[in-house]
Amino acid sequence: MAYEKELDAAKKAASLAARLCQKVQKALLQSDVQSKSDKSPVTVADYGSQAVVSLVLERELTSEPFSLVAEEDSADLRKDGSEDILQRITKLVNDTLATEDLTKAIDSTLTTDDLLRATDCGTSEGGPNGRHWVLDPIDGTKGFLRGDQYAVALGLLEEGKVVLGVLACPNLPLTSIAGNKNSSSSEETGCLFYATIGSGTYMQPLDSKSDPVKVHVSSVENPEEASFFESFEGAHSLHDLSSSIASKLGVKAPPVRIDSQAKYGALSRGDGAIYLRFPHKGYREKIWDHVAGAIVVTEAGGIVTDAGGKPLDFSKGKYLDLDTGIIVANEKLMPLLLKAVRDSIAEQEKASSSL
Ligand SMILES: Nc1ncnc2c1ncn2[C@@H]1O[C@H](COP(=O)(O)O)[C@@H](OP(=O)(O)O)[C@H]1O
Ligand SMILES: [Mg+2]
Ligand SMILES: [Mg+2]
Ligand SMILES: [Mg+2]
Repeated sequence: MAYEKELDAAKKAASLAARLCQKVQKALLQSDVQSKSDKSPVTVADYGSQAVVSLVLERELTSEPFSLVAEEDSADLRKDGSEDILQRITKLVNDTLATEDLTKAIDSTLTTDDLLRATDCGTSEGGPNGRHWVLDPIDGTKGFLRGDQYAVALGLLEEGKVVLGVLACPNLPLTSIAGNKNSSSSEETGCLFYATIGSGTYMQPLDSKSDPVKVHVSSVENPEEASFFESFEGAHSLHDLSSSIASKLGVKAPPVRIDSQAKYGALSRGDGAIYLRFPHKGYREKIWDHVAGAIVVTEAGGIVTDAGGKPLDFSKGKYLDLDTGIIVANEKLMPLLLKAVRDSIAEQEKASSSL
């Protein structure tokens, strides 16, 4: 199979990073949370996860030139007053790597300088040429802080196209979340979704060696029977617009609101049939929020486009250049969805121009 070595490395990296996140989420302290310059939250686990993935990829794929486009960087960790937090992250990463006996291979225990260096491996800009790993070390940090859904999302771009994606979703139930969104019941949770180009999408439990199962998007053809996913956070997506689209389509079920690319994972196994994402005006989508999720859904038979029906173009660097919004559905529902999206956006524009 193509990309076998890369897939093994990516699964190992994302699973180990997820283990670090689980540990932090269990014992989350307010002092572990900082605010970035754009006011979004970042935790010791975001940094720790990024360092773990970067170190594991570097170790497992020694023969490859290594370029990583990742969400976090070390600027805030280098500021005066950050020494304690940097020590904590370094210990977390060392403890996590030690569980896999990777520390020996990674040249004994990491220092805080090693940690900073590993974090900054992720400063590549991506683009249309060559290979770039794309990482969101915790996607859905707000969900992570609430104790809800989040994902470690790792993808690989080759000449601007996504060829591999892994999503580790520690809080996602192994069985369908349909009608059971952030499930905090005793149900078993922790899913690892993965896909390589042309080979389908698979899911396996995050923390066990049980066999992977091949997954497929929902085959629902009648929108009345479809359910749709959207961001939990109203600040990330226009809930009013999705509600207007859903009612045009005749969707009966209420929206399923969950954080992170866990939505793409859940869609790839048919928990819901549609994903609607319409950021507020002026927001620019970053590639790490969609690379892994997009291939996980497309290899499971789904379609991911912008609101105008164009495929997402991951070759433009860190940002996605797109017409309003991102939508996902199966092949049968997509034409109806595109029409409902077009009509709802036109109505919204008409209403706002008449104000
Ligand atoms: N105003 C905004 N509009 C749309 N997306 C936003 C946003 N502010 C942050 N985001 C992105 O939304 C992601 C979470 O998506 P979701 O709403 O599906 O959980 C965040 O990822 P991080 O949590 O990795 O920062 C962040 O990149
Ligand atoms: Mg963030
Ligand atoms: Mg993200
Ligand atoms: Mg993130």
